Amino acid sequence: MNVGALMDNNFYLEILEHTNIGIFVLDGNGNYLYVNDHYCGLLANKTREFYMNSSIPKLKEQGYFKNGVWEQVLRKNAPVVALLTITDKDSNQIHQLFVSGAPTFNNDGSIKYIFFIVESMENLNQRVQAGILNTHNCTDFSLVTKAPTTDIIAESPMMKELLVLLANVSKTDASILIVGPTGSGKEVLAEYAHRNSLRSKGPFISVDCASIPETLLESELLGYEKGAFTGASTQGKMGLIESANGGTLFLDEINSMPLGLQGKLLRVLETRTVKRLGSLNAKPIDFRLLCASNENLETLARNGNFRSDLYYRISVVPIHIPPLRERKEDIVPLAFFYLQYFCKKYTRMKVLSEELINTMLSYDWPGNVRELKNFIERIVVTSSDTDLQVETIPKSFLQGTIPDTDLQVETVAKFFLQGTVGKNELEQIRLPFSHEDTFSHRFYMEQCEKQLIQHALSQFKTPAKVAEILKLDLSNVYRKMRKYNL
Ligand SMILES: Nc1ncnc2c1ncn2[C@@H]1O[C@H](COP(=O)(O)OP(=O)(O)OP(=O)(O)O)[C@@H](O)[C@H]1O
Repeated sequence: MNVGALMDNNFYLEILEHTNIGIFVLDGNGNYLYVNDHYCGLLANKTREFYMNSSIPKLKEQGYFKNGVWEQVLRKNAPVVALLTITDKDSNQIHQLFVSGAPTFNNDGSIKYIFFIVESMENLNQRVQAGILNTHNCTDFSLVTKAPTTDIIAESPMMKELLVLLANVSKTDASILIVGPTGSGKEVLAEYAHRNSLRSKGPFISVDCASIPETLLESELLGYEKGAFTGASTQGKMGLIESANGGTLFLDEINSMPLGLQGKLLRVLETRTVKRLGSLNAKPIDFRLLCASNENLETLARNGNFRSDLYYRISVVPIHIPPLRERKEDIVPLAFFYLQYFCKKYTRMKVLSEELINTMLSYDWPGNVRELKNFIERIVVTSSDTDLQVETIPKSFLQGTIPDTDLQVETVAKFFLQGTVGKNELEQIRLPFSHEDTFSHRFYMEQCEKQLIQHALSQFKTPAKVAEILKLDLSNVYRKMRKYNL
């Protein structure tokens, strides 16, 4: 190495400008003397001039942050490290930045310069994660260094293809039917279709047909005139279909819509008008319909549980989202995405160990992306370790790995549903009391309920039959299926 080159200022400048850590230098009064390129990119749309014409006191005055590191360095006359929360006034985004400031001194002991390095929490998390995986030669996970640019993670070829198809058909007004198991991202895709449509500036009205009691669904969708029925508001009410005028109406779990209401929906679609309950006037309405179902509507239609004319009307473009276990390439990117998301939300610093990643890859994820997201949130919140290893995570955190409790409650469920377990056997059940943090009366009862519904579903096949056998409302069965990722 040429020693002369090392002394050249351009050489140092080039290093400072090409590092992917924010660097800046202040004088003792908090005026900026230097900012590197990476630092300018930490907050949205900030140029070098923005900082060079400003100072820490000015930025504080403008409300960018309250307590900076600069004052602490002045006070202590020594290096300081802090995690700062900065509100970017212009983009309204909150950033968490690790800031280290170190002073240099004049001969008289006064501060000459303060040299800062700044790194965003996400960046730091990603670097540590990449480092850990690299140590274990996990070179496959190259995605760890890639910041997610959208809130839809789709790395598997299947999901990528699906997004391309959806983006194309979204530009038309064709009805799209999204079919996929619970928690696989049907609503996420519906929002994506709306964002990519010509109606993106209009409203996106999402209605979960399973969570609104059957008796209310009709008046919620169609709206009503004052005094239309006992208990109706005296003002009357605009229906959700009307609220979607100019935009998109997303009917989630349309499979749980009662047959009578299906007929009324078909009429709205065919006449492009909506008639509030108790009104004689049909109002013209202009909306695009997206529907989702976690059951095969064609089969339901064949068995007379769904109107086939409505099925053909709403499924001009059918989209099938595969379960997460059939698109394993999405598991790691989703896990990293949500790890960053929850680390930021809870101000934590966590990385996934290689072993935990392998466990996640071999797990079935019956609750799909929702289960994975909940799993990551739980481990971020509850684990005290930085490096998340399998053995530090309670077994119950991955659904399928609590054989003891599952076995016991499975026996109870079988007893009630099939009578295949003798009374003696039932009495001999040793309840799996445990001191684990996650174990409680509520946890155990939920496991029982889950097993009961799961067994009933495998025995009686349709949610409607399960509702009948267990004497529950159908919407309640759907709610529980969602809750337990069944
Ligand atoms: N590709 C994805 N990228 C990022 N997050 C996702 C993705 N798919 C799903 N999620 C997240 O998983 C959760 C469940 O997704 P969503 O509600 O869209 O599933 P769903 O199939 O509509 O579920 P349900 O059958 O219960 O209605 C949401 O929190 C969503 O943000």
